[in-house]
Amino acid sequence: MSERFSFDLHARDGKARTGVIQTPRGAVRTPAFMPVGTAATVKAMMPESVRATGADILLGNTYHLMLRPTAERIDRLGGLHKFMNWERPILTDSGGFQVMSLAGLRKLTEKGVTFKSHIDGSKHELTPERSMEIQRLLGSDIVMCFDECPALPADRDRIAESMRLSMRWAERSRAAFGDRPGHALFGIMQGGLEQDLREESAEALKAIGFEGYAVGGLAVGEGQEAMFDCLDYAPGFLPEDKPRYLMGVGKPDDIVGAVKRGIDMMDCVLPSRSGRTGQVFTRHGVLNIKNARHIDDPRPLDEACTCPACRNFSRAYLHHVFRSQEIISSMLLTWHNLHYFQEIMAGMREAIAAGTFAAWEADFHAGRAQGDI
Ligand SMILES: Cc1ccc(CCc2c3nc[nH]c3cc3c(=O)[nH]c(N)nc23)cc1
Repeated sequence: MSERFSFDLHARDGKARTGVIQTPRGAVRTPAFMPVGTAATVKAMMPESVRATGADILLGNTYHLMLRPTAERIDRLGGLHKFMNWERPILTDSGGFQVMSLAGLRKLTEKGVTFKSHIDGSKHELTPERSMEIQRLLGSDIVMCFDECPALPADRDRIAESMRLSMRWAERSRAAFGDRPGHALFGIMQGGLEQDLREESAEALKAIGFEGYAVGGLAVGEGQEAMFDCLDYAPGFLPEDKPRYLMGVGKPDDIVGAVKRGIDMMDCVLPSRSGRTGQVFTRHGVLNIKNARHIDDPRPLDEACTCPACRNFSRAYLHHVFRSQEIISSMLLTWHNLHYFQEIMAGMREAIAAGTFAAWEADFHAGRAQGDI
């Protein structure tokens, strides 16, 4: 364990990179996929199971935890790591994104956002300063700047105005974060799909200086083509020697395309949320276990998968427990999906280190082209 936060780049293959983020709570191998543990739990998973899938770090959420059970209560109980029994690194989002997508009656000013809780209607305020305080109380290892992510589609002026507000909030976040060795503050690039605004945002963040940089404002409905067009230039505006985190991405092919374009870290609710709806990701493509065609199928989800769902259960069984709404259905399908997402990350790390990323990517896409799996 290191006492400090650092990022070591081990190899590159084209724009793709592989390395390690060292933190006092453990190392994070990049490219990294970060499971989402919004309310202090990765739904349907024990923490040791999340680790068993290969995860080095998981995500917590300022918005949800400030409302319930509150950051002050988690702090009194020893912090989020102890509270949720996950002693490895935790990254927390700053809360602004969830306020705009979840909270009621929101008011946005230069100071921050006031809103009503979607849980009990109580009034709350989030500012850069309050977000930094909440993330400090939670004890997260990687703290995100308080930003505003504009809903798309939005006109250029709105995007520019929003980005510039987020840059002023990034300044205030940095000032409020203070000097916290071993902890990192990441800036969040905004600017929508406008190349010049993305560059302006990156320049503003670099002038402030952060331990890592996120590409925000994507995975908000723009579609994969527009996202990749933006990722063809946006990561390159960020420092080479610092981690680059693409927020909220994504499906397996989004993840591969993002790593190919220079992204080091990603998060998405997809593997866990879709597991609860019966959607299963495999190397041969996607299937939904609720489909009647699985009712008598003795095969595992994926013959080549080593997760507990694939080692010990048939599709017929998984179909049965999903249809019966048994709790084990969410457990097994979530575990499988997270395991598969981590397998993609491990494959890419290895391929980048070996200089064979292009071949790995071709094999990844070929395997998924099959029909009914
Ligand atoms: C627990 C948790 C859930 C979700 C997130 C990421 C949430 C998220 C986005 N998700 C999709 N697109 C996103 C864009 C942004 C963004 O621009 N800024 C911030 N702060 N978060 C984003 C972080 C933590």
